[in-house]
Amino acid sequence: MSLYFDAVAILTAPSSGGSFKSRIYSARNLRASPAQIYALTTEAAKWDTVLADVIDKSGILTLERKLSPLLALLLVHDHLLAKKGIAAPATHTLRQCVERHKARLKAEFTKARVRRGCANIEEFKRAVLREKRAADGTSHFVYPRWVRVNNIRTTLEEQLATTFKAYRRVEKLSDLATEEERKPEPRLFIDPNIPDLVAVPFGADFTSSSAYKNGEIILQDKASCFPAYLLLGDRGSVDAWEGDLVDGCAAPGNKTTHLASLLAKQQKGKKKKGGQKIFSMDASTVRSKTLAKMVGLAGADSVTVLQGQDFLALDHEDERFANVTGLLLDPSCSGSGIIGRDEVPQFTLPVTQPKGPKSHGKKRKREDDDEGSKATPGAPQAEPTDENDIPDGTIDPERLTKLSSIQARIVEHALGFPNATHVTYSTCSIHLIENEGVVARILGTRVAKERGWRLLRRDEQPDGLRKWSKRGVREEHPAEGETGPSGSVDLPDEALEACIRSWQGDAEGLGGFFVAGFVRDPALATAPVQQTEQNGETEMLVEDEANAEDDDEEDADEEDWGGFSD
Ligand SMILES: C[S@@+](CC[C@H](N)C(=O)[O-])C[C@H]1O[C@@H](n2cnc3c(N)ncnc32)[C@H](O)[C@@H]1O
Repeated sequence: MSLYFDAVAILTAPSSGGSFKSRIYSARNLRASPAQIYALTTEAAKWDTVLADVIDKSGILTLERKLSPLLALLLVHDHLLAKKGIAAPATHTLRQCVERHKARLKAEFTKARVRRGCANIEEFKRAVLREKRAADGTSHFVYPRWVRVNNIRTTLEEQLATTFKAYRRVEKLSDLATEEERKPEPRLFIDPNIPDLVAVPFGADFTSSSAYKNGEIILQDKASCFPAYLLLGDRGSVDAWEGDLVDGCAAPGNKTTHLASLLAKQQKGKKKKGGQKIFSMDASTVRSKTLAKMVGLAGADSVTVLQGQDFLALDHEDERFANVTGLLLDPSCSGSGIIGRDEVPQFTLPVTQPKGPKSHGKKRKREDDDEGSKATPGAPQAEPTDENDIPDGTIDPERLTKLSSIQARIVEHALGFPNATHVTYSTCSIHLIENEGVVARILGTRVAKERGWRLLRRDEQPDGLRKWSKRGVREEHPAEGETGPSGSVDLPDEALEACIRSWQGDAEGLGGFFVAGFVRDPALATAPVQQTEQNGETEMLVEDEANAEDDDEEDADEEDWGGFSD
């Protein structure tokens, strides 16, 4: 019976950040298995409208004082739909509370199915799903499951012939629909923008496949693949990337492992391997453990994980970074672009109120699992949504301003590495102040001007991203009748064209995301520079090091601001 109490506790606990799955797996004090709780809550959520109706019509809440609406819904779900029924001894009081009414419940459930013209439970499930998507206005959205093929361990061709063997290729993302609607024929879409990325219907589950467990495939949203691809581009063995890389805000490790995969692909067929290193770090020691685990799983031997390392504390003069030419910065942000597919399921509950006090209410203390590791048994990789916090829906302008200051400071620090030539900055926020606003701020800094940093123009971007049409915006205003941040940036059209965006709720199947690339152009440098030979390429060294940053006089307590990473 602990399963149902645990499920109620998880569903009613205040948000502690992270995906729903990771919250269950990192919660302490649960007696049931996390996998069972996750399965029960997500399955019951698919049937909530029907079950609420069945419970109301059967009148059990007015007869059984021990049941709360949510507890009743979960129990009735298992009673009617789980193969083994309610997971409790036949003598358990709560099981009896439900089973006493089995004839009534069954009759109401059958009526609900027949009313929809469905011959069996599978048809019924699909009909309910369609109803729910129509009701919440998401029937025209396609949020697929994005799967990136890891070139260190395998190739796209290999995966198409094995993991995705049973899948039929479709030419349009909208032809995927959801796994529930498409059963038994799985479909697959090969992404035209990001190499080695495929989309499958969202319900598809790879967690028990050997490809997933061996790190051959990585579940990573498409937009999250933009930064590494923007940084390393379409190079091949002839013009492979030269120099080392830094991922400054790396946990749980999706972009780091993507960088490693792209490097590995470029090295294939190259006689003399480059031996480049990727320094990957995260200020959070707990999240760094997930990062290290993901790097190991992906077989990314080129990666050195610096656990608990604050990127801002890296010394530009440290010899380890002397050969760093590219940096990827994906700092903590408001997470306002996250679509929250894996957020706590919202249940439509029975409207009948139970009579009298409930006795099931074992109040559980919510664990403070803010920093809980997401790498738990049964969940070998991070979920795409673990990259950032699930936003709580509130937009605090002061928070956004603080975040954007730290984001700008992090990018500014990246521009100061002596041999850096390429930098990317990304967020999963939709707000101007964290995106184009940070870009405008960066371009105005002393280090950017002295070293000749400019935006990587659209025509210089890798093929797949050049084709991507969603670009930077100049203004942000809340929609009519809504509140939210507003503002504008003073950037020329070419700069906005250089910025890459994605938005929730359109036909692309992505969340809100932003990325911009910076490139160092010696012709634009305003400071006296020394020319030096590095890796056969001419590099610049600015005499005056970048510590004289514009933000020196910033509020000291911003140093401590940790953002919203989970
Ligand atoms: C959006 S998440 C990164 C997601 C990651 N890039 C990925 O693709 O899996 C932001 C991360 O930045 C880390 N972070 C924030 N400020 C940092 C800093 N100054 N130095 C290093 N890491 C930092 C947070 O701990 C958090 O894990």
